[in-house]
Amino acid sequence: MRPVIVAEGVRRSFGAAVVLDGVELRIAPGEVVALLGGSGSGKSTLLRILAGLDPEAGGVIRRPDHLAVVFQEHRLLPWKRVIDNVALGLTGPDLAGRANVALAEVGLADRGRAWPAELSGGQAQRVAVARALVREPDLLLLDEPFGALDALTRLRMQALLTRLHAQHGFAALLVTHDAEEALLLADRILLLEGGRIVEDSPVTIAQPRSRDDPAFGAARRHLLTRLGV
Ligand SMILES: Nc1ncnc2c1ncn2[C@@H]1O[C@H](COP(=O)(O)OP(=O)(O)OP(=O)(O)O)[C@@H](O)[C@H]1O
Repeated sequence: MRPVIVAEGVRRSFGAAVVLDGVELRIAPGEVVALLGGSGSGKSTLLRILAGLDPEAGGVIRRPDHLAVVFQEHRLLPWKRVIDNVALGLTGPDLAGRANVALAEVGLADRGRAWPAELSGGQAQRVAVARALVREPDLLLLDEPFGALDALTRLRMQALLTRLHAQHGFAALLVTHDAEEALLLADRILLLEGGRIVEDSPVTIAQPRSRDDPAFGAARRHLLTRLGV
């Protein structure tokens, strides 16, 4: 199948510091790929490049027509109501209707008229997911999307992402430094180190996955060792 995104020879330096040094990556339609790496390994830099947000980067990238990004912070505009944040920049008919459908899918059907400041952190992040979803992305880029949330909200958001993926079938690249999150959600895990992808392995544990599964524990230990934890 034709990959939804292909990146070849991605390079990025900041001054003398080479952060990405020839990254190769491809993601199949519907595939969920986690990008793991230590702090400062260049995960966010790579995600921004894949999203088309870094004109300074080197390399060749072929992107899908419909791509959406969710960042660690919700990045909602505080002076726009929730529904207008979701519909922001959309074109086509029935913007409010489509935004309402997306809000309902993340469990916020009744909050469209609210202001971002009236939402909890988890709700605001759900709105950010709705804003991505309404674009019907072929590829969803997620940069530590649940990193700022408390543990319980994080679990709920992970379950939400799994459900939305099952319903919509988008491909996703999930940047995380959480080996468990990667093992719970991903079909494949990439490890970024020294500016390159140094490991690219499928997760073969059957879904639904449990942290209590011995295979899960073994895979987690392997990843933590590779991350130097
Ligand atoms: N705009 C910038 N100017 C200068 N250096 C930068 C810039 N953006 C990133 N860097 C540097 O590039 C390196 C990689 O940063 P990046 O944020 O991509 O890492 P990361 O793997 O996402 O880290 P973390 O898990 O801590 O978020 C770091 O050393 C960082 O200081």
